[in-house]
Amino acid sequence: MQPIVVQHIHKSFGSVKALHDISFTVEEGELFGLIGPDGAGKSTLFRILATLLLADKGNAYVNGSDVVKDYRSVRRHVGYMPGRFSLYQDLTIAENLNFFATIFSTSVEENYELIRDIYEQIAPFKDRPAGKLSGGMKQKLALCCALVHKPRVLFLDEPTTGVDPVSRQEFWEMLKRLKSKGIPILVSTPYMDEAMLCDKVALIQKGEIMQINTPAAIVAGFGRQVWAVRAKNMYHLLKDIRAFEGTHSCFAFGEFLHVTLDTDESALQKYLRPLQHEDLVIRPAQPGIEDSFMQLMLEQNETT
Ligand SMILES: Nc1ncnc2c1ncn2[C@@H]1O[C@H](COP(=O)(O)OP(=O)(O)OP(=O)(O)O)[C@@H](O)[C@H]1O
Repeated sequence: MQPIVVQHIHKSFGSVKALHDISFTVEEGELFGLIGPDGAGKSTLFRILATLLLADKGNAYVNGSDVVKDYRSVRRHVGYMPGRFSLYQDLTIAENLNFFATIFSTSVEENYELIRDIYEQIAPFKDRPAGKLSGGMKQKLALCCALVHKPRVLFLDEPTTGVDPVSRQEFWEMLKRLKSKGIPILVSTPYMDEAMLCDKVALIQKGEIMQINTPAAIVAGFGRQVWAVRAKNMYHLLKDIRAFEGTHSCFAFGEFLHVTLDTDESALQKYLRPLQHEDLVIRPAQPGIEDSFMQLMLEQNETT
């Protein structure tokens, strides 16, 4: 049985099409990423899968149960960490955890094995109110709360947004360990580097899936040469390159611009020369998943 099956889901809020014809499946033990910027529709999809919102059209099954007809069964078997942490700020770590265990008619002791690795990191602060924890600790507590009833499927909506880089890295290590215990995980993130840590990803933008594949296959399918370009005044460089008629795409990527061309690189050199950019560097770069995302976005914008 495929633990998550999504078939042709549509959802609008008034004139806003939050989700348009979304379909994908998550396999047993898979870490599946929904990758997209703010407003792409990720949280709306989680709410539908977690039975908190009805789709306008389409079907979804979690652990074999229909999210509408069998919503009680779905709720029992899903661990859901919503975008904004759903912790009770005035309750301590221990009280939050006990509360979530109790509403699922279980106890922390009964399922301690599953959360032990994560809980031990926050246990020294167990009497501290959740509202007084750092972002990274809140995130660990929220994950423990989502796991405390031993769910069969885990939904994590932007679990690392607003969390420091070290905690982000630790969090993905924890996800890898949970995955190795056989729990399928659907996780969303706006961070492209995190996409590379998933088994499979759906790139989502404006409520539509632009591509689904393994991160490696998405990168390998990027069919253009990427040029990394830098100069002293990056703002003017960006403007100039975007104004060049041979430019296919140009966006900021760390301390460089990533540029793809409809012409060869020497034409870009020739165009830039009279513009006298100081410290100009143009060199070939390996495409990454961010390049694929930008490319797909460009194509989507051209067709809408
Ligand atoms: N209850 C609602 N009423 C009206 N519009 C909504 C509602 N919920 C979501 N939307 C709109 O639907 C679109 C998708 O929102 P959604 O929250 O699912 O995106 P997201 O990818 O999770 O991004 P974010 O991280 O910003 O929440 C957005 O345009 C949003 O404004």
